[in-house]
Amino acid sequence: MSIPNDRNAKYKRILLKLSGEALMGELDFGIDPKVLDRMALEIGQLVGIGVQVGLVIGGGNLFRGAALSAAGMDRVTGDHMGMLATVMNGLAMRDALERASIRSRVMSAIPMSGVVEHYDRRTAIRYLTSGDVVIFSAGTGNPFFTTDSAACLRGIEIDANVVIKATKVDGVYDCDPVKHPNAVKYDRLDYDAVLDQKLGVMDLTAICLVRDHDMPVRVFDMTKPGALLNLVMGGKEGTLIDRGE
Ligand SMILES: Nc1ncnc2c1ncn2[C@@H]1O[C@H](COP(=O)(O)OP(=O)(O)OP(=O)(O)O)[C@@H](O)[C@H]1O
Ligand SMILES: O=c1ccn([C@@H]2O[C@H](COP(=O)(O)O)[C@@H](O)[C@H]2O)c(=O)[nH]1
Repeated sequence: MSIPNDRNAKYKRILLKLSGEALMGELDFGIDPKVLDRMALEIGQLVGIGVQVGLVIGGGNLFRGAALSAAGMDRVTGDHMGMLATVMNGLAMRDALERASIRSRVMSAIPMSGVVEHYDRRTAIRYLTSGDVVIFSAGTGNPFFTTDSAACLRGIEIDANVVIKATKVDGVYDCDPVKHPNAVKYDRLDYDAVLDQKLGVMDLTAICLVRDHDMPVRVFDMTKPGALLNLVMGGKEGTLIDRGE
């Protein structure tokens, strides 16, 4: 059964990428249940108006391969730990969604029988079409990538209308706004400008992928209540990255 899409929603199907680090809230490590519950409710609002939601959650609140490698661990082992961290975040998000009565599925790029389903594109699209939120976990399944690349890859595969990156800053700036308080925010950028200026809000592999497949990306502040719904209704939250005019 397919669900009706609200006439006023700008997008029918989205790929939402949530920063793992932002899930920590005020904590130093792990998941703040309050952040998780708030995100679950905001996602539920989208499902309620008939928007199909695919989710990719980062793992930076638990493990990142590059940081583990800098501390002396083998990089590939560290990346495997990072990907497993995204499965843990996915399970926590499914739990929060289900507590809010929002149907959801976790699929993993790495087979994990008995815990989550193995990723299969056609099955994922069937779930989305029937209104289930699909959480794509374990990144791309390969080391040396990030969940930004996984989000763009899955967004392209499921034929999403847009990849939405929910993060701790309210858009893309000319330099990192956390380190440079005078950084200037862009409302809109084309792919090549992000690549040429090496703007660090998303890794460059991910930007190349969306550029090659003409997939628009919107970066917005996930700590701003109501911003996600506003954006999906066509509001101008954050920064739009696309092929330009
Ligand atoms: N030019 C820029 N514009 C905006 N943010 C930037 C820029 N350069 C670097 N950043 C930084 O990028 C960060 C966004 O990435 P985010 O924290 O979402 O990380 P991630 O690695 O994608 O997610 P995760 O926490 O899941 O690993 C911002 O917090 C910001 O400090
Ligand atoms: O395709 C992928 C995606 C992720 N990883 C590893 O997981 C961590 C966490 O992801 P973030 O995007 O940094 O939140 C990442 O640092 C990698 O170590 C991966 O190997 N492959």
